[in-house]
Amino acid sequence: MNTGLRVVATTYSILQIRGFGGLWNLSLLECDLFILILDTGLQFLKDIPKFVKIVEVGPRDGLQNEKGMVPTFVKVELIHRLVSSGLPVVEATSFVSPTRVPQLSDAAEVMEAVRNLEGARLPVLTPNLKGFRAAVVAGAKEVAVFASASESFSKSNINCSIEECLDRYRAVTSAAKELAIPVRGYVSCVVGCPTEGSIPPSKVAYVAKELYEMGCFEISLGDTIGVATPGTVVPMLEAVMAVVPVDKLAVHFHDTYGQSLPNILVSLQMGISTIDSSVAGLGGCPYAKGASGNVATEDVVYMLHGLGIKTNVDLAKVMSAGNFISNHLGRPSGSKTSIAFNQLAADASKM
Ligand SMILES: CC(C)(COP(=O)([O-])OP(=O)([O-])OC[C@H]1O[C@@H](n2cnc3c(N)ncnc32)[C@H](O)[C@@H]1OP(=O)([O-])[O-])[C@@H](O)C(=O)NCCC(=O)NCCSC(=O)C[C@@](C)(O)CC(=O)[O-]
Repeated sequence: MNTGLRVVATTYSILQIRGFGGLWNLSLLECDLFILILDTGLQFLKDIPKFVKIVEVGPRDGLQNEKGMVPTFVKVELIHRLVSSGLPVVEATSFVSPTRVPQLSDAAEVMEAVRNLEGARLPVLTPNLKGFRAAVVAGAKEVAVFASASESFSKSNINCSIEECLDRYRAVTSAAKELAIPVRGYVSCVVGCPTEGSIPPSKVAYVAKELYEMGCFEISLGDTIGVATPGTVVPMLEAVMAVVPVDKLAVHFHDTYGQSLPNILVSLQMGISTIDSSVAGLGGCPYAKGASGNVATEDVVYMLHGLGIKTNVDLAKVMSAGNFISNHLGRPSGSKTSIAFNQLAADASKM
């Protein structure tokens, strides 16, 4: 494509470009991306969404697998920081059995502390009516139910078959409807299961359709053990998009094999505009052996902004939230973007 762009001058860090009726000063990074998008990328990127909603799952999916108990006040502070970064949805905690997920046994205290926080929706996981009722009492205004496309994962995660869990969730969605509480639906193991191996796209489509038809406003497709590649994501999304509208779908990738960003890119190209991610790449499921953290929110925001996609999220503030929780956990952030910026800042402070 001939854009008519001309490089006018360069300095160490700024490139001056004439084109589109003006003279533009771009940092080298902006320039690289700008030229990539304009000159080579347009044909591949022209249909990607202009705005992406990021669903932050760090306080729930991120922390649920942490061995050491994270104090309630740290969880509450993390939620505050994430909300103040502009994230529109921050999944706060889970109302599940405390013996199954001890880390989130303070769900009611966390919810009570953040229930009046403004600026973001704060959904919580509820595996049954008991959890739903407890969540409502604690002040939850949105909940999520979680099913699986794998029979064995359903059994190990929530101790029932896929059909039994769909029945439970019909009870939850109908109770939620009476209270006008929106319900999100998850489908786990959308590509692979720790015990069953590959999962056929038709099974994922079946569970997604059932959740959608019972009233879930959005279906999040979870690659629970992080085995997906763009090669397996495309047929899975094609099958699901045949039965659930694409604007009602979200993708939820764990980064076990480092495939999350390419998987997200291909999902964007297929029209997905809601992405789940976890600050500092925290995460893992206690019932999915080998599952690593979710894709890091910082890395997703960096990529989306680089693609020119709006998120309304302040990257610096998310990185600060990521540093806060990583410092608390006593280990480096799982976000490459955060590590790179922290290194730049450390180098700059030595100069
Ligand atoms: C589903 C159950 C509750 C079934 O629990 P169960 O083991 O079948 O037993 P039950 O229903 O007979 O209940 C056993 C005990 O739990 C209590 N109980 C029952 N329900 C609740 C509740 N809601 N909240 C608090 N307590 C509850 C119940 O009252 C009883 O207490 P007891 O009489 O022994 O004192 C259990 O298996 C459970 O809590 N599982 C949750 C597992 C979990 O949280 N997994 C991680 C989240 S899923 C995930 O991470 C994947 C996702 C969403 O991120 C997407 C992806 O990456 O794929």
